[in-house]
Amino acid sequence: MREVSVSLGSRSYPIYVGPGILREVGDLARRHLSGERVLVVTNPTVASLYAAAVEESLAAVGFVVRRAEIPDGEEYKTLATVAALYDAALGAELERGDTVLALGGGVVGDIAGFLAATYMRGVAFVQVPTTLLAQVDSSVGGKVGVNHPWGKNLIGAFYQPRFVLADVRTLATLPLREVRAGLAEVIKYGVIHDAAFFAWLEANFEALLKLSDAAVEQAVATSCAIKAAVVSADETEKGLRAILNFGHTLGHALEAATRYERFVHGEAVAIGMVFAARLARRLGYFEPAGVERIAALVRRAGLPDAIPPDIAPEALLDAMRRDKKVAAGQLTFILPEAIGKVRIVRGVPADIVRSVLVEY
Ligand SMILES: NC(=O)c1ccc[n+]([C@@H]2O[C@H](COP(=O)([O-])OP(=O)(O)OC[C@H]3O[C@@H](n4cnc5c(N)ncnc54)[C@H](O)[C@@H]3O)[C@@H](O)[C@H]2O)c1
Ligand SMILES: O=C(O)C(=O)C[C@@H](O)[C@H](O)[C@H](O)COP(=O)(O)O
Ligand SMILES: [Zn+2]
Repeated sequence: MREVSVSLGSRSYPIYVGPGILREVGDLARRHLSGERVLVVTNPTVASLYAAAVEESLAAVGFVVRRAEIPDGEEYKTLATVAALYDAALGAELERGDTVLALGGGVVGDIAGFLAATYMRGVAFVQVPTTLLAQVDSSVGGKVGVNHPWGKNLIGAFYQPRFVLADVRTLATLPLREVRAGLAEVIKYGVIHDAAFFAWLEANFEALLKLSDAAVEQAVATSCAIKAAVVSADETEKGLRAILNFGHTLGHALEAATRYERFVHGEAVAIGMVFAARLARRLGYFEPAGVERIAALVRRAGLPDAIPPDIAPEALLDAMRRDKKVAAGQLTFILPEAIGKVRIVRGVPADIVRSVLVEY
């Protein structure tokens, strides 16, 4: 089992990564938590596969375990779902010293984290991510929250877990589409921070797609280490942390403009990364060969690399104007200068964005 640390003073926490470690959750919870009760928040898909293992492990070390299931899907990442969870937490007699444990993908993690951040003004939180995307990204760093009809993740908080446990063997049951979606965020880390990791991905992509234990463990641990370093330096996105949003200015707009029905998050981010690379080239920051390396890896992952022609550029520009990175009405993009290095560019003119959208 590998261990990666997020360093935030008294709120520092470990990320445990390895194959077959799911049943260690009880012992780790005993080490990191006080309190008597754990509310496991999950959905029916994940519950049928992994809830028994997690709950038995927690019960074996003396926790009183209750489960709350939410419907499966990004369209349920809403305040209404959180409201139902408040009822479930109260019904389970969860107290201030108790714990909310998220078991599932990023949707479950973001919602359960928001419950943990707000129920009784905050209870302990644990992340047990079961999608590749959640293991490499959403379970780490403390962004929790829900969507608003006007846009992605517009309601939320920064609220860190006590620990993260990523059992890479849980990915064996993941639909291929979700494996591919998770690879988008993995590719992101190579572009924003680590040229050697990007080259490693180029060399090991087939093993990753086949979910070989060694390749997945390496990809998850490296991704978590990069995210942990960024979050440790800038927890609340005053500056540097925005680099983790590479591909998301357009990605989130694509998700919202299509009402979360057409793309899963990683697919939208994949299109957004190739778009940002093209925008960087247009603005003179980035070499054409770099754009092609990113697009090639996106295609090898089986992810989309272009905006479907029926989605109007104006609809995307409207959605991008509600991006949380907008400042004084100006669009912000994370743009690559080289593989492994990005810059945060505020005030990209809308007419240039529009023209790259049209061409793309
Ligand atoms: N908080 C953050 O920092 C952060 C980072 C990235 C993404 N996100 C958010 O995460 C969400 C996307 O997360 P996601 O890609 O994990 O999607 P998801 O949570 O919708 O999970 C994808 C699908 O896989 C199923 N599933 C989960 N684990 C499984 C398993 N082991 N076997 C079989 N099926 C399984 C789920 O039930 C779901 O149907 C988006 O809402 C996105 O905004 C948040
Ligand atoms: O952790 C971060 O910071 C990220 O930007 C990670 C993203 O992959 C993730 O999708 C995040 O939820 C986006 O954050 P948002 O602030 O743009 O909603
Ligand atoms: Zn993301």
